[in-house]
Amino acid sequence: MSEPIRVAVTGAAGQIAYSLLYSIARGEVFGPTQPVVMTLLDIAPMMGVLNGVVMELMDCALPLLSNVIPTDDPEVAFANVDAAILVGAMPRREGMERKDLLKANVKIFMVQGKALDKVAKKNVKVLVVGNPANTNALITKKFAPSIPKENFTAMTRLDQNRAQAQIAARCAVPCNSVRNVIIWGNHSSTQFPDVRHAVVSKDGKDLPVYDAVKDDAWLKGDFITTVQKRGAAVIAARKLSSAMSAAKGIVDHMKDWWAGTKEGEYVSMGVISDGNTYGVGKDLIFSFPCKVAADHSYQVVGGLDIDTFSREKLDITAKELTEERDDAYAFLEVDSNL
Ligand SMILES: NC(=O)c1ccc[n+]([C@@H]2O[C@H](COP(=O)([O-])OP(=O)(O)OC[C@H]3O[C@@H](n4cnc5c(N)ncnc54)[C@H](O)[C@@H]3O)[C@@H](O)[C@H]2O)c1
Ligand SMILES: O=C(O)C[C@H](O)C(=O)O
Repeated sequence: MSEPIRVAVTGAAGQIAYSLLYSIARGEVFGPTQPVVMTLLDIAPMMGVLNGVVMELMDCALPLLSNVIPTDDPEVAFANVDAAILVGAMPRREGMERKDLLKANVKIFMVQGKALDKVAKKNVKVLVVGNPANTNALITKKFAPSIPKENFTAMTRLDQNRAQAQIAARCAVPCNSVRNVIIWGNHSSTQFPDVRHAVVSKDGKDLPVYDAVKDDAWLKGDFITTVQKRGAAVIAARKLSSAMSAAKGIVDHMKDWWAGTKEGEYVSMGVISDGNTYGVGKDLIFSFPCKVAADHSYQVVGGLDIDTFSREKLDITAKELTEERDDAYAFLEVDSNL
């Protein structure tokens, strides 16, 4: 058996974590032979609840779980970690946009960025889930300058899964018969779920999604708005934000980042923009299609054709991210030139 890796999860007493921790501890994310030490961070008033979660993890009797460390101190949680999954933040309620959470949540990511910078491994892989996820990931990166900027990502995999599931249902195929759906931009209602480069496998053949669905009006209309507004629809129905599907998105994102994407497939991740890719300005955590190699390095998939319809949508979501970034920098008094 290999040496255990250290994995931190924040917001560990919350509802997403309750669906997530078991999957990590049983090897679904980092592999079926990889032992893990899990460090679980939450705030001081939640330590009682967190201790209950620790008891349950222990009672699962999972052979890959080497140790569990609950704490309310970010520097304890992030000490020497190989991966950090930053979930802990306030969720939105009905009627709010995710960016309404900016002022409530962004300071959490400043503090955690500083702690990661101080105590985490320099090759730590950071996935930000707490909303607004893209801008929080940018802030975490900003306050952790000693860690490579590529190591900070935001989750749009839940959006990709939602889009894939909508197409699969329309074509009456299993979800894994739909490949290369792209989520561009922000994890918000301006995101652009794009199926122009995606394919559906049906009856032994690969078909472009537009040919398989045969309903352009739906693909350019209700399909897009359904995916954009799915988080709000779950909140309206459950009176709580998505948790089971969010945990599955985290598992998929981190598993692909750790082990690599399948041949011929790409996945969507919020990653730092360099200013030279698909006309997106620099210094944004923007969701792009990415391919991941077995050594955990990833590349944005280049050269995809962007038509006028898509260009407009990419510009809308980039504009929103630029505004969120500027608001966050102003609020935290960050020097944007650093
Ligand atoms: N990116 C996505 O696709 C996606 C999907 C679903 C939810 N979310 C977001 O994830 C976040 C968590 O959602 P949830 O449903 O688990 O919420 P929750 O309220 O059930 O749990 C959040 C937990 O975070 C803890 N917390 C608060 N401040 C903290 C801090 N400074 N350090 C550590 N822990 C802290 C809380 O005490 C709580 O236990 C929300 O912001 C939600 O909007 C994102
Ligand atoms: O919509 C939310 O606020 C929660 C989450 O981001 C989601 O997409 O379900």
